[in-house]
Amino acid sequence: MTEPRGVLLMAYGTPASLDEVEAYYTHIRHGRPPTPELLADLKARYQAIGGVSPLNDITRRQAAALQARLDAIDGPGRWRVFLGMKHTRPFIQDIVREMAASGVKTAVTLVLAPHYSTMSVKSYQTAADQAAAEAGPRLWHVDSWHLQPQFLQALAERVTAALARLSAGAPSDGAVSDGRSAPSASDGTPGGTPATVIFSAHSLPERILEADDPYPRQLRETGEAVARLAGVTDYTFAWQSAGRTDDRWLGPDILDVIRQLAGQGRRRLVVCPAGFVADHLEVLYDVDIDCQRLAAELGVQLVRTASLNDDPLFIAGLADVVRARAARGDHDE
Ligand SMILES: CC1=C(CCC(=O)O)c2cc3nc(cc4[nH]c(cc5[nH]c(cc1n2)c(C)c5CCC(=O)O)c(CCC(=O)O)c4C)C(CCC(=O)O)=C3C
Ligand SMILES: [Fe+2]
Repeated sequence: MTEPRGVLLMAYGTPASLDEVEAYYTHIRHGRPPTPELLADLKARYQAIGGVSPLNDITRRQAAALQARLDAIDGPGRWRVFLGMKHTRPFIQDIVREMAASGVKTAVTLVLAPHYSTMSVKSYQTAADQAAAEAGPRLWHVDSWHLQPQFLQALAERVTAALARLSAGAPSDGAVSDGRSAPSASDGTPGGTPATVIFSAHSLPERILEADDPYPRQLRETGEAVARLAGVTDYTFAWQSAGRTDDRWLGPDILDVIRQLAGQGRRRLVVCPAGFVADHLEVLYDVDIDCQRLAAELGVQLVRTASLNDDPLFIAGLADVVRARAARGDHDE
């Protein structure tokens, strides 16, 4: 019997309690502690979404679902999924050592973020590479999967469901997620003004553009493909959640885009945070609280697409990504 092949699934991580926010924020800031003001502001945002983010739970469910899906396809024992976090325990580096110690010789690495950037995906890979340099395993990285068909299909279903909620006159209350089973026969326009879909992702410092980073182009490609699948022609792009630093961040910011669309008379908006695959602070606070507050002020209706979380279609897509990367690795040997 061949030894199990590893999957190193990597995710951002979130503090397990409010007490851990300071250490977490310091880690994100490369060891520089945040000012008391920045820390209080971040804690207040976690408090506003219930004190802790659901991200760690969801990430673990995604890992378990990926394991189950790979077992279902290739049989139990063929794959072993490990989960490492960028900014909280269990850290990526520790998990790589654990993989090596448990006899995994080769692992596919996959970041739970669809779009590649040197400032996002690359930093996960570097953390893994540094740890693997000591005792292995050999790592086969997946850089991006922003056009993976099941991922696109799952997003398109959610856009369609969000448009249906808009046309059903849903209140402007992003806390309510649209279900995948909602009626889908709508372009969001019956009798009303047309709806606009905003595809968003986490902003990054503008200096990524100097090195021709693929991140903005990949978000555009995801949005265009999802719009095509959902039959949506009225859509645009925005960046959200820019950091509180002195850098210039990629724009336009999503709040400015909402203002601008409202100024053009758009009254019905769907936000599809296509750069994220789970419910967490950037979705539950930055969209569901910040964007919703602005939409209410402007008198526009805003619905957010449901997050992918451990949706079976999405997880099946991730399993395909892993298997395709391993097949390419085997072929290249
Ligand atoms: C590209 C990208 C993604 C998407 C890709 C991926 O997933 O990797 C992402 C996701 C996430 N970012 C998260 C949380 C935070 N990110 C921060 C700060 C920053 N993010 C950045 C980039 C990204 N971040 C950057 C360049 C900074 C500035 C760092 C600095 O200061 O130099 C800060 C500090 C405060 C603030 O700036 O808001 C927090 C709290 C959470 C977890 C939320 C939860 O706990 O539920 C998630 C999923
Ligand atoms: Fe972040």
